[in-house]
Amino acid sequence: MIRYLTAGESHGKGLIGIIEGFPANLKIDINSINNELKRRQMGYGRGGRMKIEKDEVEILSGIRNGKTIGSPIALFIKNRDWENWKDIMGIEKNKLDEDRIVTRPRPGHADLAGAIKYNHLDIRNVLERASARETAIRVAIGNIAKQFLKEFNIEIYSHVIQIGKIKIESDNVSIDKIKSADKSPLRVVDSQSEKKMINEIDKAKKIGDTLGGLFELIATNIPIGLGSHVNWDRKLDGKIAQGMMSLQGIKGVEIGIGFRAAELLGSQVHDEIYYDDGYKRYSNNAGGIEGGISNGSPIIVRAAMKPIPTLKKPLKSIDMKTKEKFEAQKERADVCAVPSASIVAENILAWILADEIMIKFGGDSIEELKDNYNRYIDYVNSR
Ligand SMILES: Cc1cc2nc3c(=O)[nH]c(=O)nc-3n(C[C@H](O)[C@H](O)[C@H](O)COP(=O)(O)O)c2cc1C
Ligand SMILES: C=C(O[C@@H]1CC(C(=O)O)=C[C@@H](OP(=O)(O)O)[C@H]1O)C(=O)O
Repeated sequence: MIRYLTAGESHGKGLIGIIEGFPANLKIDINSINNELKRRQMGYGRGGRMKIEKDEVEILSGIRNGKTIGSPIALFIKNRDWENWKDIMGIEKNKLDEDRIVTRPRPGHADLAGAIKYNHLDIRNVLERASARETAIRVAIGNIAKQFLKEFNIEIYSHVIQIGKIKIESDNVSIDKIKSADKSPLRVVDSQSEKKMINEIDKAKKIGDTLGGLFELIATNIPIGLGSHVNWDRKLDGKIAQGMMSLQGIKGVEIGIGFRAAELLGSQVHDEIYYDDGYKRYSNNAGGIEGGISNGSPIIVRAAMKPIPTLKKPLKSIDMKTKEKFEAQKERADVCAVPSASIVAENILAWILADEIMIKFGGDSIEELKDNYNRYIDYVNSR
């Protein structure tokens, strides 16, 4: 089993991640982590904060001479914006600045429920950690999982398939098309639809509103047998759904054809089996998982993101100090962050799959792990 913990406020000094359980001797390329951080920062529709931050990871422990050594890996990402927030964040002060506190909760954010649950007068104590700034360190951590998965030729791809009401034209998208859309403004494979989506974002921005959307993830070269049917908390689809729902703004997850399966006949949904040098399927509506176990087909996940809760044209709210009607707090914000969310989701999925590999094959060095893995693959090929 691998595990991680993160810490850090959005406008604090920075973000910290501690990872434990990766085997020794895994090659780690810091440029790959930094490139992943850059991918997360891109995407049309983001606000002023992304012009300030230029995320780069600092490795504090657990890696020597480009390889893991088996001990905990500690990572740090600096918040450049910290310089502008030092006073408001008040880490070195011991008194709350009453006239600078946030008291008007934004509908859709963690503000109201968090302030009541944690007994805070200042909603900032909640919003700082609820913020998706935290996803930067999750991406750095996830990229280490991606580098681990590369040892087993497992790759993860993603693309944006819907923004607001605008969808891509076709459901049939090749990996090559997805790869070529990686740097396009919204990470969309079809440039006509992308233009329309950009237009939607511009329109929403003009009226002080926000937008959500849908993205798809595909993980390839997955062996049969990750996850298990035997108990609820070992089911791979359950773990993936939890991982996706843990991402700020995600409100729906599908595996394979997901919700679309509800309206079809069984004969239209289930992926028929044939044998040709191994067990194969005529289709992959299950999205690579049956009974909580990977079945050897690519894993396909879709996630729906709601519109950003902070609006320039603020929604109705209440001042928690006076109980008077007020507009929600106005904060600088993104108009749409679906492309960034898709990158974070790739890295969340990478972590879950790396964890499953470690659970199933185990080992304290990458060499030991690979021996175990290869023996299993030989066994699978003999069935
Ligand atoms: C990459 C990314 C950027 C986001 N940017 C903003 C933002 O600028 N303003 C905002 O209010 N919410 C933003 N969100 C969404 C909120 O963080 C999220 O809605 C909030 O934490 C409440 O959690 P929930 O939507 O999962 O219930 C962003 C989410 C992601 C993934
Ligand atoms: C900082 C990031 O995203 C932030 C997520 C976020 C929120 O409320 O979730 C609010 C915004 O922050 P700020 O209030 O500083 O403008 C986003 O920019 C990031 O992605 O690195």
